[in-house]
Amino acid sequence: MGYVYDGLYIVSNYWTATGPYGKLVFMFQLNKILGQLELAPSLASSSIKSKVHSERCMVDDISQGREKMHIRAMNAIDDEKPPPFNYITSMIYLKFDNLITPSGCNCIKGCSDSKPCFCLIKNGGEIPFNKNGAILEQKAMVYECGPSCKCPPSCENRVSQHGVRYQLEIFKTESRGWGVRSRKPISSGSFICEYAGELLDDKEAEERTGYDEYLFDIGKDNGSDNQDGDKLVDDNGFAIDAARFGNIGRFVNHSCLPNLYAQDVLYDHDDKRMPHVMLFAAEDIPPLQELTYDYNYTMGQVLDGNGDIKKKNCYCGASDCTGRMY
Ligand SMILES: C[S@@+](CC[C@H](N)C(=O)[O-])C[C@H]1O[C@@H](n2cnc3c(N)ncnc32)[C@H](O)[C@@H]1O
Repeated sequence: MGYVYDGLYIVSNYWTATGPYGKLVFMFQLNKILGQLELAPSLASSSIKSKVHSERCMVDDISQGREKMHIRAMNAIDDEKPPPFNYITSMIYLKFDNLITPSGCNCIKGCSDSKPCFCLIKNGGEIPFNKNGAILEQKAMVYECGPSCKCPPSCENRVSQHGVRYQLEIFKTESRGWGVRSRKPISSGSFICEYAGELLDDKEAEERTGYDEYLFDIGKDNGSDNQDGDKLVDDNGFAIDAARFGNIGRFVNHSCLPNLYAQDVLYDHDDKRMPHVMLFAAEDIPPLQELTYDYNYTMGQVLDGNGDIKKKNCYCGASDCTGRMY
């Protein structure tokens, strides 16, 4: 009888002995498989150590007080802390300081489906959220009320602009770097977080080739119906880079079977080419399940500095995973 342990050794013998308090204990002997290469002792022991590493809180709050709740970094894999970056809670529009503020509504007591409201007309005549703040359906664009509206911050048409509400944390995964999960259950349609970073035009984004792990191409077709007749194109020439400046959204990994989706939202400016990218739950999600969305890459789309096609394996583990992110 034998077992492969960690893919390295086979257990070929076992025997029993009487341990403390007279309990029967099983003893194992690890033998090398015929022809198996010798492992450096440090590698063998670290490989086994990683299996027994208990989960530790590496950073108490990666947002350093900038979010309403602490965002912990948990690690059960190794001793690594998340690499440093600048935590921000709103988009950086460095070169785009002339964005037009949309004309707001006049609903002093808050907007509702039963009252005429300029913002609701833009949303196809209804508030796109239910009373609990859950989004009703995926749309080409959601128009939340904003700074020029007369409604209060508690207006039902202001959801994703209020920041993270769930007890989120990042955790080290086996094969995908850091990922995001929630300590509490999440109900379908809930707002999770923005994908915040620096807004770049295509030219600037291209200059960051080689450092593109955190680039989010804005305006990819999300397959949703366009309610208000906007002409939204697949690639509109802007990207969000969360490498140097970002929030919890930069840690959300890709999955071929995702439980979140990215929703374009406008509220503080009117430029449809560069909406906010907001992540919402596509289904009920149990506590500690990894939160993921579909990065929606087209094969052959990502190029290296020489213009050659870059390939990246996908380790999402979904049953119908294609094995490739791009
Ligand atoms: C926006 S970052 C996500 C956070 C990242 N895991 C980290 O540790 O900072 C995107 C990068 O995460 C990794 N990643 C995300 N999803 C993955 C997947 N399904 N399979 C393999 N790697 C993945 C890739 O290296 C990708 O370029």
